[in-house]
Order: sequence, then C-alpha cells, then structure tokens
Amino acid sequence: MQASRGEILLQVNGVSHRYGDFVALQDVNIKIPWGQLTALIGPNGAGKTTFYNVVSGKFRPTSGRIIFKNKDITGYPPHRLFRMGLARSFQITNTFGNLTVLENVMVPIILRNGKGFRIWSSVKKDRYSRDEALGILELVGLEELSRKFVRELSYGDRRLLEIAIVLAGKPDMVLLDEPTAGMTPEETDKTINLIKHLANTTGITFFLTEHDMKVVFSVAEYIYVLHQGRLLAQGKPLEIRENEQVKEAYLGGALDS
Ligand SMILES: Nc1ncnc2c1ncn2[C@@H]1O[C@H](COP(=O)(O)OP(=O)(O)OP(=O)(O)O)[C@@H](O)[C@H]1O
Repeated sequence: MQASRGEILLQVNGVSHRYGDFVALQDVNIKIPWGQLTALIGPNGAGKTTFYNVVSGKFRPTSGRIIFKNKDITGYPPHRLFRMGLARSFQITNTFGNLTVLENVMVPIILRNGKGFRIWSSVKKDRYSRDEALGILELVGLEELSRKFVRELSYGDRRLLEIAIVLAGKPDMVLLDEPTAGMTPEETDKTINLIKHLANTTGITFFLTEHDMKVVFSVAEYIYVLHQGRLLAQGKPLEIRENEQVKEAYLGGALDS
C-alpha cells in the first residue's frame, strides 16, 4: 500500500506504560507521515525501548492508542503488525546461521508469497524468490556475500543482512533499533548511507532509535526526544540541536558529536 507523502502513517495517541508502579512512558504523542525519516532519541532510561516495544506490539500500552494506516492497532501482536506492513528489525527477524545469506532473505519472500508449507524445498528451488532476494542483497550491498553462511559474516554485515530480511517482507514502515550499535566507524558510515538510500528509493518509512548522534543528525528529517518517559521536544535536527532543554537532558555532551 502506498499513500502520498504528508499523510499520517503512524500515530501514537496519549500512550503511557507502567512497570508495576513505575511510569516508563507518560502521555506520549507522535505522528509520523509517510516517507518521513524519523528518529526517537533520549538519554539512557528515557523510555525508548519501552516505546518501541509498545509500538511494535511486544507490550500492550497501559493506556493510549496506536493507529497505523488509519487502523487502531493497539495491542496487536508483532506477527500481525508485520503482515500489515509494520516491521521491526532485529526482533522479528532472526537469521539462520546454517542457511546462506541468500537463503535467509528468501525465507520471508517465500512466506509472504504463501509458500511457507514447503519452505525448505522452496529455499533450494524457487527461482522467483531467489531473484527477488538477490535484488534486495544488491540494494544493501551484500550481493557478493550471497553464498556465504550467516555464521561466516562480520558483525556489521550480519546487521545489514537483518535489514535485508526486513526489506524482504515488503513493509511500509520499519522500526530500526539502534541500527549502527557495535559497528566500526566505516560500517556506521555505510549504514548511514544505506538508510538514506533506502528511504529515498523504496518508499519505506523508517523510524529509528539511536544513541549515536552523528547517525541521528545525518539521517533524520524529524526527531522526537524522550526524557524520563515524556516527550521533551520534537522538531527538525537543527531545532533539536539548539534546544536548551534537550541540551540539558544530555548533560553528557552526546549532542556535540
Ligand atoms: N521490565 C521492566 N521492569 C521495570 N522497569 C523497567 C523494565 N524495563 C525498563 N524499565 C525501566 O523503564 C525505564 C525506561 O527504560 P527503557 O529501556 O525503555 O529506556 P531506554 O530509553 O531504552 O534506555 P537505554 O537508552 O538505556 O536503552 C528505565 O528506568 C528502566 O529501568
């Protein structure tokens, strides 16, 4: 499904989440239009993971509603959201170490095409899925590693593969959980370029959380800042960089990177 840029794809209305008596999210409101590359940032313990878990269906929020493609999806489990076009990388997608890189990308294509009942023979034979998977590997720059087993990949390439697997599900929106965590500076630069390229060419709307401010400021068009479970600020990267409250919340100086 595609919609014109500007229409709202994901809307989070007044979401709160508690762990027992502890309030991890309080009345969070977010609106992400189709095509807008959005980032969620915040100091350690701000509630980012909790927010992602709530949006991606891992937790049901204590209160509030989540609307995706104009449908109320509050409390839907991850696999149902995945079928609706809302995917989260590094959570739904587990790589299979004993399959090749190519075969790993073929699995979600085969599942999407309803051939999951004979998945292992399809992975070996299905030429259509194979061609589509190769196209995706080319997009993320892993085509030359297509015959390698996943266990042979470097950490950075494995993370790129996870992005490829998410893409193979043909999502409308992808939640990227710290896509560059643990990467070398070169891998980080490659991933930054990849995310920008994918956002510009695939029509997928990316929503990422990231500790590395260099990544955030170089890819995000719009940023939400969480602090102590509440939205502290939102705006374009320059506005966020100059926001005094945000600077104060990041006393460690992470914004200067
Ligand atoms: N299962 C849980 N039970 C109780 N408290 C929790 C639980 N998970 C998280 N918290 C608390 O909720 C708050 C928000 O945590 P969360 O992991 O969502 O923050 P975060 O912004 O992702 O942090 P970080 O950047 O360090 O990963 C923290 O104070 C954390 O200790």
